[in-house]
Amino acid sequence: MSARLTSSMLYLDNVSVSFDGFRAINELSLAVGPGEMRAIIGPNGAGKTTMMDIITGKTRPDEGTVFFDGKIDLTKHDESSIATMGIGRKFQKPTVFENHSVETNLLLAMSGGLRIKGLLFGSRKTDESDRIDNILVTIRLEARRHDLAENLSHGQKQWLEIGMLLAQDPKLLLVDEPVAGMTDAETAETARLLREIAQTHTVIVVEHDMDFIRDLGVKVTCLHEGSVLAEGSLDHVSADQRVVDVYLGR
Ligand SMILES: Nc1ncnc2c1ncn2[C@@H]1O[C@H](COP(=O)(O)OP(=O)(O)OP(=O)(O)O)[C@@H](O)[C@H]1O
Repeated sequence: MSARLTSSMLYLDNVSVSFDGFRAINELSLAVGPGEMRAIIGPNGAGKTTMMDIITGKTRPDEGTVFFDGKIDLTKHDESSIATMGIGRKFQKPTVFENHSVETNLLLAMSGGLRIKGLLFGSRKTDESDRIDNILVTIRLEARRHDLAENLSHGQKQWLEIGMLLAQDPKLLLVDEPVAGMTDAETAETARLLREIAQTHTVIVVEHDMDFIRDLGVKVTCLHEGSVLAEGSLDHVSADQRVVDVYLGR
């Protein structure tokens, strides 16, 4: 195994997938280091969602390998087993349990539905309580602990869902368009929140909001037609004429 592979949290090597003859992912190679936060940008149809689908096992690539944590070939595993390996994904639309409290949503995510009676009715362990407290602070919902999720703003629901990911204690978080529909203040807070999370997790964020990407201050990969078009700092990627032509200038 190469040093680049074993030192990566996520390593896609020459991955391709076609749908009805259309190559949605085309010899895509990408490495994300442990503890890194990476922003993925690119025009509609560039393959961002399909790349996430391949990482999580929802879509199986026709060619190539996808290594997680330097050793696990994800292409050999199905979606449900990948979910238990420490890869958490947040989809664009929040899917919290609206008629449960913020705290119960986190407990449900933490337990994965198991032992929920014990968690809800008294026999919660101190370390579980501490984890919930810490997550509530991270997702800025400490004061909303007992409120129903349905009463949160759209942005707060997104944060709760990020908290539900954290409750599963993943090594790698995949976050799809977290700030779509958020207010400017929520967007700026989300960049801070994700930067905090990235201190202890590897994070991949797909977003179209360039102000938010700038606030993240991380390495950017621009996908186009299923491959990496440009990679580097946001300034470097935005100065690339090809990125301007296919994405930023449109
Ligand atoms: N299951 C599928 N069957 C057929 N075509 C698909 C399938 N999934 C994705 N595609 C096609 O693959 C291409 C890549 O789509 P994908 O959703 O990954 O792009 P994206 O970069 O996430 O775009 P967006 O920014 O709009 O979310 C698109 O042309 C899409 O129509």
